[in-house]
Parts: sequence; C-alpha cells; structure tokens
Amino acid sequence: MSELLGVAVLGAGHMGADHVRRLDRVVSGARVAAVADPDADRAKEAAAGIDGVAVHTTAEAALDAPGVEAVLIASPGEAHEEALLAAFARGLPVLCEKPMVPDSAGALRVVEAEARGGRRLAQIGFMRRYDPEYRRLKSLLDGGRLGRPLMLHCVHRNVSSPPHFTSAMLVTSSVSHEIDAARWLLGQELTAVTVLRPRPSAGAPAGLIDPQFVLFETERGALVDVEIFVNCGFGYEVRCEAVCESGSARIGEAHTLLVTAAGAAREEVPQDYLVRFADAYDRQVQAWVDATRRGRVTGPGAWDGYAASVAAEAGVRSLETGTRTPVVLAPRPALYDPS
Ligand SMILES: NC(=O)c1ccc[n+]([C@@H]2O[C@H](COP(=O)([O-])OP(=O)(O)OC[C@H]3O[C@@H](n4cnc5c(N)ncnc54)[C@H](O)[C@@H]3O)[C@@H](O)[C@H]2O)c1
Ligand SMILES: O[C@H]1[C@H](O)[C@@H](O)[C@H](O)[C@@H](O)[C@H]1O
Repeated sequence: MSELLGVAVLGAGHMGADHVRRLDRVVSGARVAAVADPDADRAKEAAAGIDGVAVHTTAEAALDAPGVEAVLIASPGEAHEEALLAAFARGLPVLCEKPMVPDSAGALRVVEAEARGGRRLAQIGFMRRYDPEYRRLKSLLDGGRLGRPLMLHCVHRNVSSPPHFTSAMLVTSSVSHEIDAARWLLGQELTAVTVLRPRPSAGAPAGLIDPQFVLFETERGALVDVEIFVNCGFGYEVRCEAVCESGSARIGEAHTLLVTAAGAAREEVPQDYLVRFADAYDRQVQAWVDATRRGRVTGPGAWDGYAASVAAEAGVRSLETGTRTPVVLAPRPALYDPS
C-alpha cells in the first residue's frame, strides 16, 4: 500500500463532491486517485485543483485507474450493487454510501459475493455511528446505568426533498439511517414494521406521501417510532430519545446557534445534513481510511447494509398495504459473526 491510500470516488454529486473535498483536504492518510461521474463536467469540477487525479465517465475506468487502492461509492443507490461487485472482483476495499443496495435481493447478492471472497471489504455510510452525540447515547445504553431500553422515539426532518424523491424513498433512503441506528443502539434485529400515513403536508410535492410515521418492533420487545418528514420546510432536525427502565436520554437538540440581539434570542437551525453531520462524515471517512490502511473493516458492514434494506423494503410494503409487515433476514454468513 502506498504512503497515501489512493481512493476512487464514484459519483460526484452532492455527497461525492463533498467526500472528494474531505479526502483531499480534511482526512489524513488518503488521496483522491480518480473521480468518475457520467456527467463529465461534474467529475471535472469535483476533481479541480487536485494533483494526479484521473477523471472518468464510467466507474469501471476509475476502478482501473493507476494508483487506485480503495473505492468510495457516492452514486445513486440503484448503481451501488454493480459498483460493489466490481470493487470486490478487484479486491478493493469500499466505503459505500447508504442505502447499500435499495432492494433486498440485490443487497443479499452483495453479502453473498463478499462472503464468497472470504474477506470483509465493504463499509456502509451509516455516518450516525460516528456522530459524537449518537456515540454518547450508545455508551450510556451499553453501560446499563438506565436499565434496559424499552423505546426509541426518533424524529427525522429535512427542509425539502430532491426532485426524484418517491414515497418509498422516505423509508429506503431516509429512514434507513434510523433502521441502522436502532439496530446499533439496541444491539437487536428489527422483526416487524408498520408504516402509517398522517394527513399529508400541503408543503410536500403533489403525490408524495410526506410525512410518514414508522413503527418498528425488535427481537427483544423494544419499540422504535420514527417521524419522517422530508419537506418540513423549516430545518434539518434529527433527534432520538431512548426510554429505558430507569431513565431516558435524548440527543439532537444541541445543534443550534443561539444568537441574542436587539432584545431577542434567536436559535439558528441547520438546514441540511452536510451541516448537521459534518463532524460525523469527517470521523467516518477518517476511521475508514485508518482501518483500510490496516487491512480491516471496523464500521458498519455489508450485513448491516443488507439488514437495513430488508427492513426498509418491508416498510415500503407496509406503506402500500397499510398492514404490519414482518422483517425476515436470510441466515447470516459466518464472515459477519461478531468478533
Ligand atoms: N449519508 C448521508 O447522509 C447521505 C446524504 C445524501 C446522500 N447520501 C447518499 O449518497 C448517494 C449519492 O447521493 P447524492 O445526494 O450525492 O446524489 P446526487 O444526485 O447529487 O449525485 C449522484 C451523482 O452520481 C452520478 N452517477 C449516476 N450514476 C453513476 C454511476 N453508475 N457511476 C458513477 N456516478 C454515477 C450522477 O451523475 C450524480 O452526479 C446516495 O446513495 C444517497 O442516498 C447519503
Ligand atoms: O440521502 C439523504 C441523507 O441520507 C440524509 O442524511 C437524510 O436526512 C435524507 O433524508 C436522505 O434523503
């Protein structure tokens, strides 16, 4: 491995361009070796000013570019399976943005391909596991001081959704974060999901079912509720309250800037995830680079990506049918046994 890990970034949109900047200027131990986007101008713009970077319009060409030793996938979810399998075929470690693969059959193919190779290569971009507030909550719950967790109440609000966003994506793209956070915080698999439709907001694009109210059940009887509202118009808000047998703990309310002026105090609310989770993305990518350089995967992996896809797909079915829907996972390959 070279002195600086050579990373190919696939997809140079909102997240991809931000990850290119992060790898180039924030994170230590890595460099951007290639950028690929079918939109050549976008790829060129993201790579501008970086020495020795190859710019391509296909993922395959970027993976085969000189000096590429690892891959960061930030293309749309539908392109992830092909990119992951191409990276595995070359033995390249990967950090893949969520959702790993939006449909569970494709996600299982990724798990099976990695398991066949006998070596963990993929980390999935569930960056909340690196957010300092989420980490404090996790340590508190693991420490057991509050007793067993009984419920998680989660709020996930976006100012607005991108034009391509569908009603299913509220679950597969947005709630995928709560699915992973709940599995990680509670150390339990989800077993069933029910998605309810509150009265639709007049602020949502026509036809989009927004907000939605999602209720997960877990294998040891905890309940997790999630308000997902992606066109709330007023702020990017992510909160989580854990209610345990002898206490509760809440995160997500400390991200405001309090400005006092002209006889009034005003709190500024972040408007998007790049602001709210800036620190988490930096920590996530640094941890991935460090682990990759040691030949390891230490973050959420392909099994976590698969489990999230299954729960989200069951959620979409529940949204369509209005009924409680079981979450059924395939047997977990030994490669993913906890170490
Ligand atoms: N972790 C987070 O909080 C977070 C936030 C936003 C987006 N995301 C995820 O990041 C990914 C990208 O989202 P985005 O908001 O940047 O989307 P985007 O639409 O802004 O960018 C996607 C880019 O990928 C390019 N692309 C399309 N097909 C490609 C392919 N086969 N190979 C390479 N590039 C391809 C597109 O031309 C576009 O430039 C998605 O999986 C999304 O869910 C994660
Ligand atoms: O892709 C984005 C991203 O994952 C954000 O973290 C989430 O808040 C949005 O709802 C989702 O659309």
